Amino acid sequence: MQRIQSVGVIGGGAWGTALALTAARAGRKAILWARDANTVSDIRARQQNPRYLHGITFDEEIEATTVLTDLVSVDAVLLVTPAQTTRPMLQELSRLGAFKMPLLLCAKGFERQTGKLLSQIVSEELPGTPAGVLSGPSFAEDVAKGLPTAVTIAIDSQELGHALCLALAAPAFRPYASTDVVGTQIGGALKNVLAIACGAVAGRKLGASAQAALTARGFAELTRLGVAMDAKPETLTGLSGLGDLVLTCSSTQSRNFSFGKKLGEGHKAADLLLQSDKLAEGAFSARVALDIGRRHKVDLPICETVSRMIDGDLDVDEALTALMSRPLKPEASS
Ligand SMILES: NC(=O)C1=CN([C@@H]2O[C@H](COP(=O)(O)OP(=O)(O)OC[C@H]3O[C@@H](n4cnc5c(N)ncnc54)[C@H](O)[C@@H]3O)[C@@H](O)[C@H]2O)C=CC1
Ligand SMILES: O=C(CO)COP(=O)(O)O
Repeated sequence: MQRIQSVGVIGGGAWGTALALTAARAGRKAILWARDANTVSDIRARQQNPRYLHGITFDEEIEATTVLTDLVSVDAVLLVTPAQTTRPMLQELSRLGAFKMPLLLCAKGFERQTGKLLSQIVSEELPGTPAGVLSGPSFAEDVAKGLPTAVTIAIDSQELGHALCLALAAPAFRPYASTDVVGTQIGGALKNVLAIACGAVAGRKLGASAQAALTARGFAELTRLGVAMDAKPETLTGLSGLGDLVLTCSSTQSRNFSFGKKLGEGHKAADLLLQSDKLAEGAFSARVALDIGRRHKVDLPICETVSRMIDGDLDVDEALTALMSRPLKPEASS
């Protein structure tokens, strides 16, 4: 079986840093690439990434670099930049030529311009590269602090999936292998949109019952889209589906939930997107999810409502009225 001894992480934000720490804790040599020279010097000199993981100092040795080619000899690469930067990053790796090692996509989202899954972009930009997905309920801050969680690593090859799980398994980080690359991505992308809706309910102080009802109806949407795109049912009810949905829809630690909470408090999406440096991937995925749903003839009323709130078409009260006044129907239907 292939042994993965060294892991390169592309992306010096919260999640990239937490995953580089995880690889180090799993006994791997970890090299983190960040485009921001300050991030690299903070990691090298202070064992900190204060911009993205404020107040956390780590003991683990991770190398940090601004030079992508420093990663060419690693055994596996984790791509951990925002979803919309996936194609340009892969184009850069392709231009450099030497990146043929297994790649795990760790961003959660769809490509906005094309509506494609991130794994489809790898097939286009780095054909032949064995690519999978790492996703699940995992706040970067929790993982960086060494708090326990479990995630899914999905890749076509069972053998490679096992090797990647072994490479990243640490005492507080438990990866489960899967071959459902599509299903694992749908959960991660959609839960961000649904978390914005739950945050809006919290921000408008509509109560815990409303938040739970919305999470459950959100899961129905995630399941409908997943089934239409041939996801496995156990993926949708697993860590990257229900697991991550429950986490993100219930905590202000989530940037998507917090973004929605601000919408619920009356802030405008356009202002929030301009002012905040907190990445809320769901704001980019909402419209795309809707388009993908239409292509698959799947009704996604919560995603539609979030998309309209982001476009400034609906405020939170109008959004609630739109959802509550839909025709009554059996729970199992759309
Ligand atoms: N933070 C978290 O708890 C988790 C995040 N994720 C996902 O990981 C992805 C990254 O999230 P975070 O690390 O949290 O974001 P972040 O906002 O903390 O960091 C983003 C990083 O990407 C870099 N970046 C931005 N644009 C870039 C570009 N064009 N080229 C190269 N680098 C660029 C930034 O400089 C920064 O280092 C997102 O898709 C997110 O949904 C997944 C699981 C957990
Ligand atoms: O994906 C995450 C946890 O699993 C992080 O969620 P946010 O991007 O909403 O902070």
